[in-house]
Amino acid sequence: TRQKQEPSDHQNVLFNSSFIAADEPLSCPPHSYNTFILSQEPLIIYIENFLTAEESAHLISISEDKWAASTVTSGSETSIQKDIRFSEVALVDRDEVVRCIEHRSRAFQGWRPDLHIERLRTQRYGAGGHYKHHYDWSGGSREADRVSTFMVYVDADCEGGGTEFPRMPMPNVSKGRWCEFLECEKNGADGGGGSSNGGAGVTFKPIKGNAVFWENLGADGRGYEQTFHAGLPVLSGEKVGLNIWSWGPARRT
Ligand SMILES: O=C(O)CCC(=O)C(=O)O
Ligand SMILES: [Fe+2]
Repeated sequence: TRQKQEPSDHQNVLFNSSFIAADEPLSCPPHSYNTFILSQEPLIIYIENFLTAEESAHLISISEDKWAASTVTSGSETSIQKDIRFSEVALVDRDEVVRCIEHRSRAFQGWRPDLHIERLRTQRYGAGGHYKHHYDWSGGSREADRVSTFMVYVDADCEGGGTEFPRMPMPNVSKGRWCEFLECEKNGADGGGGSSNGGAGVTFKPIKGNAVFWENLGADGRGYEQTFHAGLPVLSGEKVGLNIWSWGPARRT
């Protein structure tokens, strides 16, 4: 009999192996990350030490011969538009280290059987590199969408390059460690300059090995407007990110 976690026929077509990372048995080292919940709705979790230093170094080394200019897609058109997105991406091979990062990303989400991890891509920004505000969900007519995002900082030897959520309110920074991870001066109560949004919103600092996880879709399958975000311009140095997107049912009606 058909098992519940079997993807639908439609999903079998969409989720072919060049696109998703299929499940496989693995033995992976235990994680050593810490989590900090920024928001419960939409769910946004900051993850400290998502990657080990060895994993970051490995991702950078296996990306080396694969960098290609990033593209943006609108409707059916894919093109290079540096005013919107100026970076390079590398589709990394699924070696053991990469599979263990996929495995960790699935485990983090409770092994939801209806989720499929998109093939992992690193993304490199030099000075002037950026990614303008956008949603990771498409909101298109497809039955499946990017239900969650991990934005992982693989290398962050740079000035600037934060990940900004202009529609999210700052948490209570008088408690906990938020000001280690967030731009507190720029986005604080004084509304000081520097952000693209007059001081409102939340900007995560790029910190090597750490990650931001968020859910793109609500329980009704609709995209959260609050997940609007940008990779702010890198002012100097280099930033390398890792995108981990989980696909699942968009439950559109
Ligand atoms: O680099 C960042 O901070 C954000 C990247 C991003 O939003 C994306 O690749 O979809
Ligand atoms: Fe994004």
